[in-house]
Amino acid sequence: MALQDKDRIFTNLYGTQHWGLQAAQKRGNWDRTAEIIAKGRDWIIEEVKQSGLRGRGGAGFPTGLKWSFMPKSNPDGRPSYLVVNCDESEPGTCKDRDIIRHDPHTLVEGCLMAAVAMNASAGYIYVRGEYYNEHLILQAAIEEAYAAGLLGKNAAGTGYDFDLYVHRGAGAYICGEETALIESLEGKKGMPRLKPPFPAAVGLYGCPSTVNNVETIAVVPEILRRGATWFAGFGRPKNSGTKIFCIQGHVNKPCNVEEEMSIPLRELIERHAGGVRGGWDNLLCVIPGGSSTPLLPKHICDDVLMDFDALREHKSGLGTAGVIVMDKSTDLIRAIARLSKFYKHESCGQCTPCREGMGWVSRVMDRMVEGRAEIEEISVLEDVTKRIEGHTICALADGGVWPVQGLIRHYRPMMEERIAAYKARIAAPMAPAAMPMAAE
Ligand SMILES: NC(=O)c1ccc[n+]([C@@H]2O[C@H](COP(=O)([O-])OP(=O)(O)OC[C@H]3O[C@@H](n4cnc5c(N)ncnc54)[C@H](O)[C@@H]3O)[C@@H](O)[C@H]2O)c1
Ligand SMILES: Cc1cc2nc3c(=O)[nH]c(=O)nc-3n(C[C@H](O)[C@H](O)[C@H](O)COP(=O)(O)O)c2cc1C
Ligand code: SF4
Repeated sequence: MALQDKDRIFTNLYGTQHWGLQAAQKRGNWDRTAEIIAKGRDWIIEEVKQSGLRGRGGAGFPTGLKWSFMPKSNPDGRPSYLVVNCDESEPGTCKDRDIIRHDPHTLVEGCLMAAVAMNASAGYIYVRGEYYNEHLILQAAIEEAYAAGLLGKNAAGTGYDFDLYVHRGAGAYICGEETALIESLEGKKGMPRLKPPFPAAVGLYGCPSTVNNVETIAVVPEILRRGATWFAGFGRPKNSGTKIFCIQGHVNKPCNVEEEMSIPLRELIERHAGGVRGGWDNLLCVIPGGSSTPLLPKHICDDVLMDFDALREHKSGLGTAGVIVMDKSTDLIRAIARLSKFYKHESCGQCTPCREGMGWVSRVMDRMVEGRAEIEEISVLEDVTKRIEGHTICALADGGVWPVQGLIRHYRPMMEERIAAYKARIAAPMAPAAMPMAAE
């Protein structure tokens, strides 16, 4: 059964109503905020833990657990910070954009509640540079909240002081990685740090910090208002809640939609995106969780569920829930080669396996597109991706090689055929019409 309207958290995802404070309050935002916050930090963290909420930025780390790593007090004088990741740049993903564009108060209220839970005196929302219009709306929503006494001193009448700032990125994919984001916020080049230490120990300006995705924070007020059990009632155990899916590619009606976690992929596409162009049988494969996640061929898509654990069982992942649908007209090798180029381009260059490896992978993939390779090179390519995976400072390189691994895992025969066809073409005698004219 599809998620019912009464259970939607993002009731203005399509911008049918105004994003501003008055309209947001009519939709239920900022309702009983002080009463909820009065229940205290431990209650908030426990409730978020019980809800089963896992990070919506891609990695799916349990949110309540992450908040519990933050110090309860700051005896050494270091303040704690909340950092919200709105750098959203994963190809196939545009959900955070729509939250700040149409429903920014879900995020602003969530920031206050999260800040109380982690004892943060200030929050920074790092917005992807390309989201120019959206950052203006978010900034205006924050200003409205200040004017209404919902932020700043004694925010929302809670007795808690909390300031919230917007910071714009400058167009680098890597700045979405949480430690690169922190570096960039500090005014430095966006280059990832080694973890551990995790940000809760050493984060922004060396202070305890937690970085969370926009959607993760924006769902918190509704969880606290309606209760952990309500949220945990959607989806499968350990994969609970509602989730925004971004469905695009070869579908009849691309869209963003909030649905129940663990919905079957086929139902998601057919119910909300008008089905695959040319019908379900015209499906070739789907990238289920943004460009970093390995593709799934049609026979897996037939009945796979859209959640963290189900997709992991198939050696892929829910990631950002950016669902990229490809029908049989797709040159799949070319599509994956394009992704390799993207990751090569976005590498920050710190780690040799990523800097050099992704360049090598991208060049080999370009040859694979033409079939200008030896069949044995497919195994060499696979081997190199495995040597890159897990051997770098951050997960950009993993995300760069996983699509290639998925291609080889499921479509090796397609790559072999492409190579064989190329060899046949260059071995064939030239047709008379194509022969150079003999000198007269
Ligand atoms: N939203 C986007 O636009 C976008 C873009 C690229 C990649 N991604 C996603 O990013 C994901 C990878 O993110 P990552 O490298 O941050 O993953 P990660 O597993 O290193 O961390 C996930 C979160 O959990 C925390 N964490 C993990 N282990 C911890 C521990 N032992 N103690 C304390 N905190 C801990 C981290 O600090 C982080 O906040 C990929 O799965 C991909 O889907 C998203
Ligand atoms: C290369 C790279 C880019 C990332 N970009 C984003 C991003 O744009 N937005 C995001 O929320 N998380 C992004 N992440 C994941 C963050 O590092 C981090 O896991 C996330 O912000 C934590 O929030 P969550 O627990 O609420 O998901 C990225 C990770 C990597 C490796
Ligand atoms: S894996 Fe790539 S992007 Fe990440 S730190 Fe290393 S070089 Fe930079």
